[in-house]
Amino acid sequence: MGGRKRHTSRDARRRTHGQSFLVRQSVVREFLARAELAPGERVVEFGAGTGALTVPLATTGARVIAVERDPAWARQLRERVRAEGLHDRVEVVRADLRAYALPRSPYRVVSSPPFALTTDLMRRLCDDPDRGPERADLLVQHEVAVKRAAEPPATLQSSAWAPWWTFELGPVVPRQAFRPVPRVDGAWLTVRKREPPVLPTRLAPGFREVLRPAWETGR
Ligand SMILES: C[S@@+](CC[C@H](N)C(=O)[O-])C[C@H]1O[C@@H](n2cnc3c(N)ncnc32)[C@H](O)[C@@H]1O
Repeated sequence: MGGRKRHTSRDARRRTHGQSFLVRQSVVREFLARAELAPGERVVEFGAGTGALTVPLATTGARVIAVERDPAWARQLRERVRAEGLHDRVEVVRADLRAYALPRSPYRVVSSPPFALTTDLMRRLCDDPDRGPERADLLVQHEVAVKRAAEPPATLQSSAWAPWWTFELGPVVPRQAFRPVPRVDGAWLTVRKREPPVLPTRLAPGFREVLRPAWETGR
């Protein structure tokens, strides 16, 4: 009875927190090969979960800040990191990705966020390029990755980011690579800061609102 109750509450948490964990090792290996991380590079991972990406990232020599909202997973990940002798390279922070204070010095992002929080995360990373990462490798819903990587930009949001960021569609990650299996496939999306930007970075916050009238009237 007690066991059944725990199982039920974990299932409920998985639904509300978007907890589908990456279990296919070939996907992790392919990602690491594409990510081109240099030893010592600082990486913020949002939604670290069980550490499917955290631990392989740390073994490349990256310094990882693993942000996880769920206290049970954050505690478990801290224990795993200690057990694997990676505690000098991984800091586990229990926080909400929508509120976590972004670093002030250069950093990269890796994230397999809950699909429902993809736009929140991307707005945090891209709306103000002065505070955003050098590069973000995101595992998002396939349809969203295709939409963001479309050229020319296919949405108001993509147009508003285009002067400062590029978006590259990466490999599809079939839904069977996750447990529990989600309803849709994923895909990697690589976001890179343009150097130099097309427009000064001070224009970026609020640029969406500048473009909105043209998109809404179709001009
Ligand atoms: C799709 S799972 C991916 C987990 C892990 N990165 C992986 O690939 O297996 C998303 C993770 O984000 C966490 N999460 C959900 N909402 C969050 C939030 N607001 N802030 C930070 N983490 C969150 C979930 O608890 C879960 O561990």
